[in-house]
Amino acid sequence: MVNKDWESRVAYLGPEASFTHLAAGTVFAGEWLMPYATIPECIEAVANGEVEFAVVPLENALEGSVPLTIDYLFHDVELHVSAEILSPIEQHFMVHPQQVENWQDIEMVYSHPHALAQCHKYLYYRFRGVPLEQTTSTAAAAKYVAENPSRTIAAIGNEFAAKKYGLTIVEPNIHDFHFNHTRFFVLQKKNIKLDKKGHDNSPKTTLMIKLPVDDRSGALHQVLSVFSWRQLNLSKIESRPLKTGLGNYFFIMDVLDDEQSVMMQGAKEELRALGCEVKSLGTYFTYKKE
Ligand SMILES: O=C(O)C(=O)C[C@]1(C(=O)O)C=C[C@@H](O)C=C1
Repeated sequence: MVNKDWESRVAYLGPEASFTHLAAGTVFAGEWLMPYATIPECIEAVANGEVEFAVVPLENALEGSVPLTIDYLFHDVELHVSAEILSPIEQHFMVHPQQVENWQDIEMVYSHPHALAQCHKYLYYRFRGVPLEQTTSTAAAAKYVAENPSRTIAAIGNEFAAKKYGLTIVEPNIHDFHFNHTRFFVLQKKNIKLDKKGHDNSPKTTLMIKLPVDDRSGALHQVLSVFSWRQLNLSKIESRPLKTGLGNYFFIMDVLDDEQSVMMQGAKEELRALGCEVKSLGTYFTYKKE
C-alpha cells in the first residue's frame, strides 16, 4: 500500500494532454502531475528524488516496444514498476482553426514517431510526399501547431490535445488498425505495488535476464523451462541488444505471478544458479483507462 498522507509528485511525458498525461490521470487523479519533455527526464526525475512516481510509455499494440524506456530501465537506473496502465489510443488529424480551409494542402505533419507510425497507411495514401516531423510527444506537436497559426501544418494526437491547444480535428480516427492500445509503466524507487481502486488484482512481474556469459547452446531453452515446469505463465518475452557487441542481448520477460510467491522465488534462484543475471523490476497490478 502506498502511504497517501501527502500529495505525490508524478512526472509524465508532457506537455499537458499527451497520451501519457491522460494515462497518469487515471491512476493519479488529484495528485501533482508534472510534465517533463522526454522519457529519460521523467525517469531521471524519479531516480534522483524530484518526484515519487514517473509515468512513461512502454509498449504499443501496433508499434511494439518503446526501446528508450526499456533500455533506460536496464542500463541506467535502479527503479521498480509499481503499476501498469493500459490505454486505448485514438489518433486524430488536427490543424489550427485558421488553416481549416487548407487542410487538404498541408505542408508538414508533426507528431511523436509512434503516432506517425500508427497512422502510416493513412499518411501514405492521403499525404504521400508530405514531410513528417518528429516531436517528443503528440501533445508537443499540437502545441507547436497552435503556436504557428500562419503555417499550413498539422498535428496528430488525441482530442484532449486538440481542445487544450485550440486546434480543430479535421479527420478523426486515422490510426491504421482499430485495436490501438498503449501500455504505460508507473515507476518508483521503492519496490511496492500501487494498490489503489480499479486494478485487476492479477499480479505481474517484469524480469530482465542476461544469459550466462559462456554462450552455451540451449541457454534460452533452460531459462524458459525454469518457468515452464513451475507453470509460471509468461505474457511477454522480448530481446534487446546489450550494446556490448553484435549478437549480445538481454531478455525482458513478464511473468503472471507475484515475485514473492514460492514458485517465483525458486525460479529466480534457479536462474541465478544457471549463471543468469536477473534484474527484477518488481510486481505490479494492471489499471485500465476507459
Ligand atoms: O506522444 C504522446 O502523447 C505520448 O504519450 C507518447 C506515446 C508513445 O510513446 O507511444 C504514447 C501513446 C501513443 O502510442 C503515442 C505516443
